[in-house]
Amino acid sequence: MSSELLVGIGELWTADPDEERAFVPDATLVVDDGRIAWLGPAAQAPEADRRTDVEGRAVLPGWVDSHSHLVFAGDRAAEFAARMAGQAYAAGGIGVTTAATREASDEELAALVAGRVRDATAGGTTYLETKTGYGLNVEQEARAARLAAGLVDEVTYLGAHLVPTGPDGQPVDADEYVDLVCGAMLQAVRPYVTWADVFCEEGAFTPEQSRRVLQACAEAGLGLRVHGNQLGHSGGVALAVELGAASVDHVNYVTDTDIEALASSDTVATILPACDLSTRAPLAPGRALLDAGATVAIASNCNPGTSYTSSMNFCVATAVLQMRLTVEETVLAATYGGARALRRDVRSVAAQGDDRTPVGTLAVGARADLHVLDAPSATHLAYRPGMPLTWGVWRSGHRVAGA
Ligand SMILES: N=CN[C@@H](CCC(=O)O)C(=O)O
Ligand SMILES: [Zn+2]
Repeated sequence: MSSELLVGIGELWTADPDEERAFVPDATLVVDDGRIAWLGPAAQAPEADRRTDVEGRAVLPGWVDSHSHLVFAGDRAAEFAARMAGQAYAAGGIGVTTAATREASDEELAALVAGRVRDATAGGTTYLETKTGYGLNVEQEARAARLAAGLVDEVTYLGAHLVPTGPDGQPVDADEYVDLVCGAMLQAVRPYVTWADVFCEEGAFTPEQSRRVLQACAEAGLGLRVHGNQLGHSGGVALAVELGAASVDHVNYVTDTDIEALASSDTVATILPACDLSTRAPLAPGRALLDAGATVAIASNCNPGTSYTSSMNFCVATAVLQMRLTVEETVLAATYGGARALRRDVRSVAAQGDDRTPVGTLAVGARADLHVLDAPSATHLAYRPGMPLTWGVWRSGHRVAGA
């Protein structure tokens, strides 16, 4: 693979957690063999095989979207319309998507997921997690995991998304279903997944059931994540911190104790701005979490029930405009923060001493995942919300979107 020199960068946003300044003006970078080979002042730039002039545009790491549910068929527009007319969101809608997903053939489902991955990439996302959770039986969860494994970067097992209904249309026994999730279903998905998640919430799984699932998955070697405190004070945050989960996501209903627990742990608090708008939930307290010292990630939570968008640009604008994060904090949360939530950030990779290439930060040796904006500054993401600001996207050094 030939090396490429990017010149004419207006602002280079490195999203490096160890650096004070958010961006470097007039920087240049060299991409080689899928990684960042060099970055520094334009005047000292080395030679490269190719040269691309981005003509004053801002360059950021590609977005790291650490929470999505892309393996589904059908939509829930009617449920959304009813919600906009005043109805509350409830977990039960997951069953509607499960029925539609089970109906789809492997080819149909794979094409739907691939299309959603393309959309995300076109919007600047270069590293993407997705979950199972609309299968809810052994065969269908394994199928979802297998299809996702070929299409996204990280796959999460979410068999504990909802207690499914049996042939009589009534929910099956919850504890027996948890046994299945911890047993045969886990064995069936295990070859395709590295993470496990649980929807710890009223109407889904209790903290005790969630603990059982997470412990069984940890014993099987999976990393842990939790959907917690989305609809109420579910106990999901406390459980995630207690079990050392990599992240707890949603965090809409949190106490000061929850915030302190997150701030003094390695568990990332993942906020989902588009979901909060689409469910008319109280916005997750991103400002308070950052002020307390917690690590925050921003993700799309793309799914047909609560957040039917993979637009990280939209999530970033919302976090600034509605949640009162600064642009600098928001860009860091949607890049380094997401990578940290997946333990694929510069610090985690260095600490683990493995040979994986870090993502979410632009530093020498990191994966060359670049998001070039059609604007001179990342501030435009919030200043001009909804505008088509993604100009070009590079993934592992290859241009994957844009002219
Ligand atoms: N909260 C649980 N899971 C999804 C929604 C799933 C659905 O309603 O289909 C979420 O993250 O919001
Ligand atoms: Zn989710």
